[in-house]
Amino acid sequence: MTTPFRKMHGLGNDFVVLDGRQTPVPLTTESVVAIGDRRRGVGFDQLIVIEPADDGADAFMQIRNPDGSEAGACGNATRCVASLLMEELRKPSVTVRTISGDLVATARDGGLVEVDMGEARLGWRDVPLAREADTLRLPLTLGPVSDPAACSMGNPHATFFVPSLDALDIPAVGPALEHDAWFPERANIGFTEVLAPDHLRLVVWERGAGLTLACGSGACATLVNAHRRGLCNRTATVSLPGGDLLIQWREDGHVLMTGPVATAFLGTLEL
Ligand SMILES: N[C@@H](CCC[C@H](N)C(=O)O)C(=O)O
Repeated sequence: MTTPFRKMHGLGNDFVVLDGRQTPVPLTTESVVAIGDRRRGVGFDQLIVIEPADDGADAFMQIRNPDGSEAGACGNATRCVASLLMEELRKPSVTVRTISGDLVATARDGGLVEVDMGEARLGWRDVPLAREADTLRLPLTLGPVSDPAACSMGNPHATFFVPSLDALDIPAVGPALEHDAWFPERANIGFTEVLAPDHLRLVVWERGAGLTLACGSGACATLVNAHRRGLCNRTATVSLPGGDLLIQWREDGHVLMTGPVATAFLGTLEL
C-alpha cells in the first residue's frame, strides 16, 4: 500500500504528516520506527496522522515519536496541521483534537499560527511524577544540572534552569533524565537560560525523539515553569535552536503559542 505524505516543520521541529481521514493509515510501531529512520526512511521528530473527529473538532491528530511511542501533545505539529485545515476549510480558526484534549488554533498576521495549548497542569499526578512532590522544585540532580520544575502541557515536561546553555553537554544528560525514576511515563527535558524577563533561551531533549531544533509544548512548559519561579513575565519570547516562539501564560491558566509553519516537500510512502 502507498500513501502520500507531507513533510512539514515548525522551526525545524519536523513532521511526516499523513492524512487518514478518507482511508485509515495502518501503522505499527515497526512501521513508525522505519519511516522515522533518517537514513533508511524519511525521518521526523514526530509522525502525525490526521484522522476524522466527531462533533466539535475539525480533525483528530495522532502523534507518534520516532521510537514508536504515542504523545499527548505536540505544539509545533498542531500549528502545522491547523494551517493545513484552515487552508482546506477556508476558516481563520480550527479545532484540532488530540488524546489530551481539543486545541483551538488561529491564523495570525505574517503567516504565523497561534494555538491555545490549554491549561498548564501543575500537580504531581498531572505530570505525572512517581510520587508526591512539589513540582516547582524536584530533588533531582544529574552532573551539572539540578532542581527542575515540572508540569504537564498534555505531555510531561521538566525544566532545568542553567546559567549557560553553551557550557552544557545536553546529549550527555538528556537520555538519563528522560528515563529518570521520577517520571513513570518518561519526560521531555528542557534546559533553559533566562536572558531577560521577556526572553528565554531553550534546548529540549524530547521524549522518544532526543535533541530537536524546537519543541512547542516544551517552550510553553518552560515559560510556565520560569514564571512560577519568578524568573520571567507571563509573556516572553522563547528562542530555540530553530527560531523563536512567542508564549503567553494567560491569567485563566491557558498557554498560547505563536510561531511559523512550513512545508518542506511532498512524497509517497510505501507502507
Ligand atoms: N515536538 C513537540 C513535542 C512532541 C512530543 C514529545 N516528544 C512527547 O513525547 O511528549 C512539540 O512541539 O510540542
